[in-house]
Amino acid sequence: MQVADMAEEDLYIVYKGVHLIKQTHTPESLKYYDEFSFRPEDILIVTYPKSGTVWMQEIVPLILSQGDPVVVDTVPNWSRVPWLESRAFIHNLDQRPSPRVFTTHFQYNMMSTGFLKVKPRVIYVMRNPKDVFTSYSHFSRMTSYLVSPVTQTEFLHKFLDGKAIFGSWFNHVKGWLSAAEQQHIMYISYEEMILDLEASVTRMAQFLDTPLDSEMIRKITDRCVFKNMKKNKMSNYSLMPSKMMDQNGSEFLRKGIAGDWKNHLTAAEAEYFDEFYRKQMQDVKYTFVWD
Ligand SMILES: Nc1ncnc2c1ncn2[C@@H]1O[C@H](COP(=O)(O)OS(=O)(=O)O)[C@@H](OP(=O)(O)O)[C@H]1O
Repeated sequence: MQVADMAEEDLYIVYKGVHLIKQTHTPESLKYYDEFSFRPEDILIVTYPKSGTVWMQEIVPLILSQGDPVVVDTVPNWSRVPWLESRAFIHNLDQRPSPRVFTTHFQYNMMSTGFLKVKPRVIYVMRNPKDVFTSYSHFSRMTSYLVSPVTQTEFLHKFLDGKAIFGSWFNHVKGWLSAAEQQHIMYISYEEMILDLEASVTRMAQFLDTPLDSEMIRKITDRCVFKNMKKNKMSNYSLMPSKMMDQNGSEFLRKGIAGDWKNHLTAAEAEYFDEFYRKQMQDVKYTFVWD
């Protein structure tokens, strides 16, 4: 059977109410995450998919290494900053020195009791959901482990209704925003990073208690701008077998801009999206850059 023909139930499982990829979120992986021993010095990058995860997997290690590029030039992003929910047990994480850096796409209400108790540092990255949707649509078509959208409208409903993998963008963002009081979280958006990457790196370095001089900040920023980062084979997924991720039609580091939804959604779809967004987010006090 061709992957394109595979049904959702062949590719996805439902875990704590959200769809996850069957191939990578095995029962063993999920148990490992649930029982994972966090350290207070750990750093967790949390994102809804397509919100800037890979970008952060480049920036945070460079901050911690004070701009030394060896780690980002030699270690693929998925092992440099592993996803805790996705076969992380292969990386011997308990052998890593602190501060360890991990990634997760999990919603706040999916986090383990160990996480809630230890309170490691979290950088939560948000992105305009219309751009998330746009990036996600392209990504779903290039990967063999995601259900390819049949039509854009069908995928739009799936996305808004929380049926895409990792669930509802709205629940994700609202859940993590609600954790501000209980956890040690820095909030940042993809759009802020696009607007002023140098200021964003500076803010992250301060949050991570890693003082960097302006020359180091400039060096890190320069490495992490889209056109430069795109060339790093340890970060652009060119090492991933093409039968899993086919980058011929659309690359993983695709456009790297804010507002590409304008080229993707029809006026009617954008209007429907905005109305849905208004209803879902009406009680949220946070000021988003895209608003
Ligand atoms: N350096 C840099 N600058 C600007 N934009 C960047 C950068 N690195 C990654 N990206 C863009 O982030 C989008 C991918 O998001 P994620 O890394 O979260 O994807 S994933 O969830 O890990 O699959 C995807 O967005 P789109 O281009 O809109 O598809 C990437 O291009």
